[in-house]
Amino acid sequence: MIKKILTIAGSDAGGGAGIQADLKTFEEYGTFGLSSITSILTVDPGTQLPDIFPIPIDVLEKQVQTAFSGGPVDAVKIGLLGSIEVIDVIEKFLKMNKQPHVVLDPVMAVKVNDNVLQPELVEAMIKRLVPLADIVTPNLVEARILANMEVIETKEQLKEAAKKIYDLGPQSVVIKGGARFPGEMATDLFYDGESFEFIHEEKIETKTNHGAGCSFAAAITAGLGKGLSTFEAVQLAKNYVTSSIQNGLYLNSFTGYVWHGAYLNAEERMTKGEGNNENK
Ligand SMILES: Nc1ncnc2c1ncn2[C@@H]1O[C@H](COP(=O)(O)OP(=O)(O)O)[C@@H](O)[C@H]1O
Ligand SMILES: Cc1ncc(COP(=O)(O)O)c(C=O)c1O
Repeated sequence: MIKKILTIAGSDAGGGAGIQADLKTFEEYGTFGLSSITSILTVDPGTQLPDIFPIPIDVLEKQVQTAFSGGPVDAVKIGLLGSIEVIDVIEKFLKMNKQPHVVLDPVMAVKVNDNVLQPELVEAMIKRLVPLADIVTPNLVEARILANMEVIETKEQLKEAAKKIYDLGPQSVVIKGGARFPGEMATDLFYDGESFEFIHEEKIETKTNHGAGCSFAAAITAGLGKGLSTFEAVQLAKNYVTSSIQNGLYLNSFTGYVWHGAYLNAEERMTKGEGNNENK
């Protein structure tokens, strides 16, 4: 039976990130995507600054209720929140309904600038959502905030941050070094309380990475829903997102989008052992 994967996240009016990225990725993985929209994110074409418009909370509640009305889902991805009430709803439904896997993408910074979007939500997210997650997937800005570190510029600092985030209570963490981490490689670090696994791909010289973080977390969620181990799901997601950035496209003058349909047969590629992973 086809796996059902639910995303509870923001809608990206630009179409490349958020709910839109998640649903496209779920389909690419051969899973069935369900969605509950927490908020709508727009970007002003002039200033290029983002605005977040929350969805009425009772409407969010109805959406999550609808998603679970057909029985348990195989995995849930959480993205942009929008308000404290959204955290209340998500916590309530995750505790009330069965779902084997939870992926928390702690969206706090988007690529137009690295400003923290809603600092007032961080504490509640750490206390109430992070401990429910199989895996938390911060980018470098978000990792600095979760780990309470000023700087993450070296592999040792990545490890220190991963350990501190793991200590907040999730079962594992993957920090996305991405384009922000110094050096020629797009380095991510996975940690599950036992071993550190660095995952590298060459840094692609492009701006077509809007949506990369959402697509990466969505791919991990679909992988978990399909029965991969967490690390296998992360490895496959890394291949998927690298290919999506490589084949990205420009749809307006200020944003380059990942192309979610670039990596067909993702699982087949993984079983052939492709990918470039280094265990440390
Ligand atoms: N320019 C790039 N070249 C290769 N991989 C990248 C690049 N930018 C991001 N990535 C990868 O894409 C994934 C998402 O990372 P990132 O873009 O940093 O997240 P976010 O969208 O949350 O800011 C990670 O696996 C990261 O290493
Ligand atoms: C709704 C929503 N969530 C998350 C993000 C973060 O996007 P990315 O995957 O590039 O980190 C965005 C970016 O615009 C967004 O609109």
